[in-house]
Amino acid sequence: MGKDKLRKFAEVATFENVVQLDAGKEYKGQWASKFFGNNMPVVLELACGKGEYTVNLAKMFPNKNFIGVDYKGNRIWRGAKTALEEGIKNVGFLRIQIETILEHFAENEISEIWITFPDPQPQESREKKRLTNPIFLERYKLILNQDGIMHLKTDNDGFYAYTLEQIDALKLTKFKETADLYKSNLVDDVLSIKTYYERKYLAVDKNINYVQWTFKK
Ligand SMILES: C[S@@+](CC[C@H](N)C(=O)[O-])C[C@H]1O[C@@H](n2cnc3c(N)ncnc32)[C@H](O)[C@@H]1O
Repeated sequence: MGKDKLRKFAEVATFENVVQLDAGKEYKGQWASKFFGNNMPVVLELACGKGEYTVNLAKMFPNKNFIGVDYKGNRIWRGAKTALEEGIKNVGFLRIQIETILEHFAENEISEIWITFPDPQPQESREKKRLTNPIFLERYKLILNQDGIMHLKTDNDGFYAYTLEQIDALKLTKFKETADLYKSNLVDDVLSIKTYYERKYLAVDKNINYVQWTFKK
């Protein structure tokens, strides 16, 4: 690991807005009250990387709590540091494997989940790693509350098609969908937030896919 990565890994461990691995389990069912010290809704950004959605949504919606989830501490470092420097209190980061999400969040604890530019894992043998496979969807359904909403933003057309197949197979309700967000009429301040990876794809004119759905029948 490079020096800079090591430094960020060490520093992130000292940040009060970052919780790592098993330490996150003590907040299960109590993220709002115990971690944030309030009773506001909790929104997750999965595969958050540097946490652009987490930080920017937190600024836009001070009446909600936002938790960025990723296992790469050096990436989380960026968003966590910005939140600390700017004094944004409704931001937290959880460094875990998303596979363990049910160990960290209780049933109905979450109001919205964003998945931002997840690794597409195109090989068939890697389907189990895709963050919208049926097993992950079942977990998200459990932790989302009754009116819970899912959002996916991805550059990867194959991953997008795969996700739509899963949504359709489960007969879930889609609220919004577009294979070319910035040419659609869906763009607003929230959907215009751009992540680190998104900027790279936009720089080479890649279309951005977006779908919003619910598990509520
Ligand atoms: C392509 S990056 C996208 C990062 C960020 N959302 C963006 O758009 O800039 C995918 C991220 O997902 C994280 N990731 C992938 N699989 C994961 C898993 N199972 N658990 C936790 N994080 C995961 C990686 O560490 C990486 O930061």
